[in-house]
Amino acid sequence: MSIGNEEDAITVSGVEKRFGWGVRAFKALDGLSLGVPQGCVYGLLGPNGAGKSTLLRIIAGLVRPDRGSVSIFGENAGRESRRRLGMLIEAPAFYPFLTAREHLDMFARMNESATMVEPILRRVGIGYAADKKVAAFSLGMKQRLGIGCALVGRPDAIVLDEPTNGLDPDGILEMRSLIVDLAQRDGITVLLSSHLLDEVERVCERVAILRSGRMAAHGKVAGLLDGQARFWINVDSPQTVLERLASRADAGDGGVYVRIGRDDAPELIRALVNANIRIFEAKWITPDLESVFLSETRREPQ
Ligand SMILES: Nc1ncnc2c1ncn2[C@@H]1O[C@H](COP(=O)(O)OP(=O)(O)OP(=O)(O)O)[C@@H](O)[C@H]1O
Repeated sequence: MSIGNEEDAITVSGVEKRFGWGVRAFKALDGLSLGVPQGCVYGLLGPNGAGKSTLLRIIAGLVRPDRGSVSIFGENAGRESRRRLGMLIEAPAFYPFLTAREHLDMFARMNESATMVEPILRRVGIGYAADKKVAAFSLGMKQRLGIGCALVGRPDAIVLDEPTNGLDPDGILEMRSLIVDLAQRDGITVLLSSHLLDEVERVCERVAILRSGRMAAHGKVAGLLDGQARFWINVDSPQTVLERLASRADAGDGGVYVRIGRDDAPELIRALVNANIRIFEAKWITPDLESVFLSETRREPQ
């Protein structure tokens, strides 16, 4: 399956990864393919153990896949192409007695980068704490510093594993605006994993839902939600409608849910009115990402 194209910042093609050997071998990723378009905020979702972190580690070059390939801005993933990636993969480990500025200076030296750290400190919103020791930082400040470290090499894309993990609601809000800003203001592509579905729904333009190392669903968030939208009608004689529409309709929530495409709704309403059925209410009910996630991750594997 090929999903990526030339416009992608990151393309993953048929990646497989097993852990362990023989009968105890376990496939964490099972032929996974996806493409992260440039400039997009792309969310990776999936239940525990679905393979999200393994995939991000493979993209970051921390784990080697058994099969398949990764490319970054059209180049095979390697030392050179990964220079265009910033990463916050594991919980960032900082030296408690170094300041934020000293950490960024150290990262810049390690990266052989001449990046000025001052703008980065301001960019991630910890300019006011630049000379504070990290020991005194809150988790949110550490996450911001972690993103600052990822920005040192002036990346075109960043990969963030659970960037809102452990943050309080204010910290989540701040992280959300930082991520959106990085994409919209700086044009940086963001690939992130998260367990917070409403967060992903707000921040990400596209998502991939993984299940047992495979792709369960992917696409634009709006499209995924719309694809599972259901048409609901409240009528005077639901039984007549259920009989008329047979396998296309189910009773629910005091009315009838009908499986039709958006374009077919006017025709359905016309047909029901012509059949002397009185319609009190008719509306499209769009699920939230949580409902899509649950239906895609609970479905029997094909
Ligand atoms: N180094 C490893 N050795 C053995 N098994 C591993 C290793 N890394 C991951 N796994 C297994 O691979 C599977 C996928 O793990 P992974 O951490 O990628 O999932 P995840 O989707 O990130 O889960 P979570 O949401 O819990 O972080 C899990 O069953 C995990 O136990």
